Amino acid sequence: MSLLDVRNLTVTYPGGAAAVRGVDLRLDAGRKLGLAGESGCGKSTLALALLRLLPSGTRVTGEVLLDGEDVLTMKWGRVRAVRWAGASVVFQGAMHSLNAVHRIGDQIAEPILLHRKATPAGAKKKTGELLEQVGLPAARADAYPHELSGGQRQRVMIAMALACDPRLIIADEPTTALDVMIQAQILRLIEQLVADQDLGLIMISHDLAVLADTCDRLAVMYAGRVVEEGPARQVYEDARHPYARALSAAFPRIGDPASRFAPQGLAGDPPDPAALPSGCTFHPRCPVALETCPEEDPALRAAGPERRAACVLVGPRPDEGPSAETPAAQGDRPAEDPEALEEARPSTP
Ligand SMILES: Nc1ncnc2c1ncn2[C@@H]1O[C@H](COP(=O)(O)OP(=O)(O)OP(=O)(O)O)[C@@H](O)[C@H]1O
Repeated sequence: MSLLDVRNLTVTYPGGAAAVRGVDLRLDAGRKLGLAGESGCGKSTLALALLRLLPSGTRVTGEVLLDGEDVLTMKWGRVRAVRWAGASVVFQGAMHSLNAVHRIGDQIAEPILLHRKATPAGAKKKTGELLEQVGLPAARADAYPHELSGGQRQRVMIAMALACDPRLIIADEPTTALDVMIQAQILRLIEQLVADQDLGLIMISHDLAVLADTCDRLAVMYAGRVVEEGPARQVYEDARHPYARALSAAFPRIGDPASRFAPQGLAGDPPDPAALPSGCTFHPRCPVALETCPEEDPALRAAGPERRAACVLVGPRPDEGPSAETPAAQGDRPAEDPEALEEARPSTP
């Protein structure tokens, strides 16, 4: 059984914004899944839905199986326990998430006292251990948030997320506000904790390069749907879906300093989730759209071994042979048209 199994998850905000549409994801313990996409594509909504943190009135359908238990149908008392001990979230912007008037030690201890029913002495001891685990001296428990640097505050957020020994960590843009050196330190810390404690990790970012460097698998979202999914490096270096290709071309290549000076953009904006285009929602911005794309919304389907993409132009390449995944779903799908897709990747001088 997977640690997390998300099936056909759909989220519609009051007012009709379809922010997440029919998403399927699976994650095992010790594995790291990156969730990428432009601002507004539904990444944070998906994360919030996993722990039922969305505003009331939001319609959520599908299944979110955490260790086989559906978070979407469980009673509220159980949801509250799951939020700390099952899965916890590291949000972006630690300064806003931490309470400015409480010492950080008290903030880390709170869920331990509440959910672990620890004694004050036990919670204090655990707090010190957690701070040391994230690379801070236990004595920093007495500090207030404003006495710490941005990187230290993000370490505190990670310590808080680990307070009740969760199985799954959801990190939503955990390094966005940090400078590059500190960002790298925090990413390595997260990687090390995931490996040491056999956690599952979902890392959300608009930065495909960061995700490719940190995660095992990558899912690229567009207008609330996953449009490409596969091994992280492969998706970053050789994306198949035209949107994923454009997104990956917008970031510098890892290990290719020249590409730093030639980031590529994608024209237009993502659609309003309350008024999505017909057919494939990417077709108005797609450089290789066919006449039929405004009519057909392609399902996510095999695009090679362990890879899936949602584009009528994409299938397994002839040299890749049949995909081990969803063989029955392959049917009479057109093989990938490499020429058309090559045009979709902006060239780097
Ligand atoms: N409470 C809400 N009510 C209505 N629409 C919302 C609400 N919250 C988010 N949305 C809309 O849902 C869509 C998805 O937003 P979401 O924040 O999940 O995207 P995102 O990919 O995480 O973007 P970002 O990287 O900017 O956080 C956006 O169009 C957003 O405007």
